[in-house]
Amino acid sequence: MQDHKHTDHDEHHDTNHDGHDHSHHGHDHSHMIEDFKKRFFVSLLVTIPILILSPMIQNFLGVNWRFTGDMYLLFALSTFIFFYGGKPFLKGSFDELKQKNPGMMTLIALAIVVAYVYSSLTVFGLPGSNFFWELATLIVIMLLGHWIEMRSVMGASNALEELVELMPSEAHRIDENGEISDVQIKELTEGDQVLVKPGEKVPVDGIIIKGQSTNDESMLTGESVPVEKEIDDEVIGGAINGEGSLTVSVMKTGEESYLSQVVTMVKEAQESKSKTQNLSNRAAKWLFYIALAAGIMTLTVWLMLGESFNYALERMVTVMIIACPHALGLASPLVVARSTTLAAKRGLLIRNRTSFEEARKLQTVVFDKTGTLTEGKFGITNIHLEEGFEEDDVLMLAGSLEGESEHPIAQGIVEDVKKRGITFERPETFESLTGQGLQGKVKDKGVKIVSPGYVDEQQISYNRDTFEQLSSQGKTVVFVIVDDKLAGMIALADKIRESAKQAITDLDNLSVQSMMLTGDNKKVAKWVADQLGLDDVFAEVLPHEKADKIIEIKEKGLEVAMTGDGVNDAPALANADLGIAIGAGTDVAMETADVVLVKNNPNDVVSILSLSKSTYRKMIQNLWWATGYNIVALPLAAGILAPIGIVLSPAVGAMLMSLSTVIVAINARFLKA
Ligand SMILES: Nc1ncnc2c1ncn2[C@@H]1O[C@H](COP(=O)(O)OP(=O)(O)OP(=O)(O)O)[C@@H](O)[C@H]1O
Ligand SMILES: [Cu+]
Repeated sequence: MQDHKHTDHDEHHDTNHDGHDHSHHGHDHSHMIEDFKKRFFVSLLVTIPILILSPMIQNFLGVNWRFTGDMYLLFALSTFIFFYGGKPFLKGSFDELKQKNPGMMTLIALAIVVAYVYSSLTVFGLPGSNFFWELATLIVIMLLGHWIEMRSVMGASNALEELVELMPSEAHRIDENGEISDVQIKELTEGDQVLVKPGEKVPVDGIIIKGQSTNDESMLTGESVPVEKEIDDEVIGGAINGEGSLTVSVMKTGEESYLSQVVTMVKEAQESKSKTQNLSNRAAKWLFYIALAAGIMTLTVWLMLGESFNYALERMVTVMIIACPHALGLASPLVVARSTTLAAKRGLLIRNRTSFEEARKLQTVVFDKTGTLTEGKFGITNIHLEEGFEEDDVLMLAGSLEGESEHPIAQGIVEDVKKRGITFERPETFESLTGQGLQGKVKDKGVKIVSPGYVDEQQISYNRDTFEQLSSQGKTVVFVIVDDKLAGMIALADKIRESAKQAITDLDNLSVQSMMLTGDNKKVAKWVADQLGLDDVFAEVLPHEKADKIIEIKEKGLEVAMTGDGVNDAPALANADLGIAIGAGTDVAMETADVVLVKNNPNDVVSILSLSKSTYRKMIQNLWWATGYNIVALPLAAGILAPIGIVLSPAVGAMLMSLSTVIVAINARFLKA
């Protein structure tokens, strides 16, 4: 576990600096921070004699402490600072150039190399005066800036580490003879039994086999109230156990555990670069060339205006330092890191950043009915039989056949028939009629359980009044056909999710339309739509037509999200601008979706929308902070206000650069869900 954590940390860190090529950040974060800190203090110490030795400073103080060979001592001390304090920047620039990707490190390196080489040459005979003291203060400030900046960056991005920290490392294993021993999580295997004491962190994903309690899963799913847990309920590793003691049978540990998968997903999402991010990366790259050009131009212009080479060079160095596209490179990655983790903690797993960021533009949200707007838990309410059929016989045949199906309707029928104490037969054959039902052979009888649509298609006659009456009450009706003769209809009721109503009201307030897409009958669909106040309904849609419907809506020029849970929703999820899978659904749905909702709560669609909006707002804000700073600071550094006496020294430039980065980091931290 410990090792695992360590690598997480590294990878995560690199991720945040994608495109920024902060090569000097490539190692362990806290180690780097320590390194900058040490280099800062040592350089600061060496800067003091440099200041004292500098003729310019002595001049300024009105003293004369010159002695023979003092310039050589100054040169020696400055050389030390240049190599020791400047090393992270020189090395960083070397890495950037090796990757043919010059950026901020190259700019800084260029600036200090120019300052150092020029000053050294003056010591050895070149006419002009050195500015070693400025080189030294520049390096000191730069080290300080990067040190502070790394700390704030870490603050903004370590939300993922917070998730990783939730991972438990030890468990109390109950051995076969009933003895309890404390073991590392990685020693556990599926089927092991562990004890979770009150107030402890649940160590693994598993099923409760003894005891009852409540679990606080808020850090994992965002569920704010503790969840009641009893025998046969599942627990999630990382949740906090309440007042009861639990015996849990281990299902998943390590990489396979829920928390581990969330962490992986968050990491992947943070790595997947969105358009906004690419934009700022490209801008940062351009800024390198702009800075270089501005630097050279500054030098030329001041020389042409008759200023000394000294003065002109100093201006050029300041320009290059200030133009360092530091803040710009961090502006959006920091927000991304923050929002992805924030989302994960509330049970919104973002798998595709680009779609997530585009979600702010959504105009329409399409919901699948069964399992999304409703709970997908059917119960039989009415059975209407045709002449000559016995209820128990029909239910036996229906239950036996449905035993082979995964459909929520099937599960409802099987469960209710079982409750009546009827025993099933294994069907001899079985075949599903996609989106219409299924057929097979049970006890030598040909049995079909099908939708009203199928019955109409086959022109089989049935009692329309009963059917209309049941379906207008929102009940889903299926028909049982035995040996090509209609045996009867079974009506099933599903519950509408309370949260669905809230979701649709909230979406309406945001001027987003809600629509429903279902394979179920039109009457049932209408009933559900009326209950929820939906804007539009598409019923009796066959699975392959679901995607077509989404495309149709898109063609009208609407930004559309699709929310669903089933295998048959997957193509629609893939085609929508934003595919949202409801967590308890199938793996296929989750894999095609852009966002997964862990809590099965349609209201989380609204959360996605608002988080997407606030994330985007933060990004734009940060980009403005970062570029705005450059727009103001560059001309200042070039010396545009020199005529009225305002000139920035390279060190002040370095301070401003760090300040803008710190602002951007702090701003990202203030992102709220
Ligand atoms: N296993 C099954 N048993 C009985 N009827 C079924 C079964 N599978 C499908 N059907 C019939 O086919 C219809 C369409 O099924 P489909 O799975 O496409 O959509 P759905 O689950 O009803 O709704 P939604 O699209 O909202 O999830 C059902 O309403 C039902 O009438
Ligand atoms: Cu920088």
